[in-house]
Amino acid sequence: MAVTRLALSNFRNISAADLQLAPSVNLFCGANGSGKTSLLEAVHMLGTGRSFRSRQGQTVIQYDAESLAVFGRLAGGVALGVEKRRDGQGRIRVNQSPAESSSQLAACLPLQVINSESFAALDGGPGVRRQLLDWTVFHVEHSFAGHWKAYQGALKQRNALLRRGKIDSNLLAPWDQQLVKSGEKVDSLRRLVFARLYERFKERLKDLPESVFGALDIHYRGGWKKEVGLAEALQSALEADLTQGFTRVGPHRADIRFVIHGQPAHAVLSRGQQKMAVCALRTAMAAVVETQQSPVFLVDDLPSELDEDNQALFARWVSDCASQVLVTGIEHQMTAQPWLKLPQPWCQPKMFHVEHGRVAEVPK
Ligand SMILES: Nc1ncnc2c1ncn2[C@@H]1O[C@H](COP(=O)(O)OP(=O)(O)OP(=O)(O)O)[C@@H](O)[C@H]1O
Repeated sequence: MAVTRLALSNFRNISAADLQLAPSVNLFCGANGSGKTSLLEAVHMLGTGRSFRSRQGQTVIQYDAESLAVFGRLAGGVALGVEKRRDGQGRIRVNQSPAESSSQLAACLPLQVINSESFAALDGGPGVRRQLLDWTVFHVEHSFAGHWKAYQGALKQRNALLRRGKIDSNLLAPWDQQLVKSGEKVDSLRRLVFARLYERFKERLKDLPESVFGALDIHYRGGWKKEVGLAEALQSALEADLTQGFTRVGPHRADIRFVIHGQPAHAVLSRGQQKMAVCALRTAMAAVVETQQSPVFLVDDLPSELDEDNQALFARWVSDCASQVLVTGIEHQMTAQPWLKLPQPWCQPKMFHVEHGRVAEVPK
């Protein structure tokens, strides 16, 4: 669902901005440090309740201000609002009513981010990749969030018991039952969605050089040996779990691995090739959830690492699966280039100039 209006105050170096966005492509250009990424960050806060650059919301609040606010109106009319105060308090609102959790924001505004941290999908830990898969599952299988929450709750209790050291293993039984019940469900939903994601990912790889990307593959690992059920896996791991004080098997250890000729993809691919693999993955994720709701893409500095052909290919992938894209760049003409050969409305970007925290639409 596209963002039609974005208003923010006291967000990093942007004291105030109120923008009418285009439903397709929006370009934000200006010098280093002018505030371009902060605008993407503000949209990210609107869709997740947090920044993608800093875990501490307070660092985003303008230095001399007590609070920040971001407001967004979506194409369907839904209004989202996030407020953060320096004392750590804050408010999230959906259609003027307080939201129970930030996942309500995520359900209204699915987002995909491409920035310098996106490489972590290939070279980061399994947690990053698990989150990517779970983002996709969350948006297409609405029962997933409940099963995952129940699983994490039981895992926390089980680990608390394991940390105590010598315990009667019968104490674990109720938590094991809950783990198995919700864990098997989490795994089966992940497998189901992974199969769709795999297909979409492979489709995109066909647009890239066969000699390199023909061998790129992704494998799903459920977090325990696939030959046995979770109950049996927990039982087999019990002794080691008791010694180590935590649960070593289960869907919380799931991963998706990128391999090429049997090697981790990041060890083989060039930096630009890695970025294209990430772009293929992210647009494949968007294509899977598109049947429910097309995501908005936040793209920070597309040209870094990518040549012109790859930028144009990425733009085409985005136009096939996204509702809207917000892109930052230094210079207008170069930033607009990848979008200009696409069909309407993607070939008519709306341009904004950003300078010292002030944002102005560039007349056509
Ligand atoms: N809490 C804050 N209050 C005020 N200004 C801040 C705060 N945090 C960061 N800044 C400043 O805000 C500016 C915006 O940075 P931003 O990352 O948005 O710039 P950018 O235009 O994306 O730059 P680049 O092209 O270098 O990526 C920077 O000059 C930064 O020093």
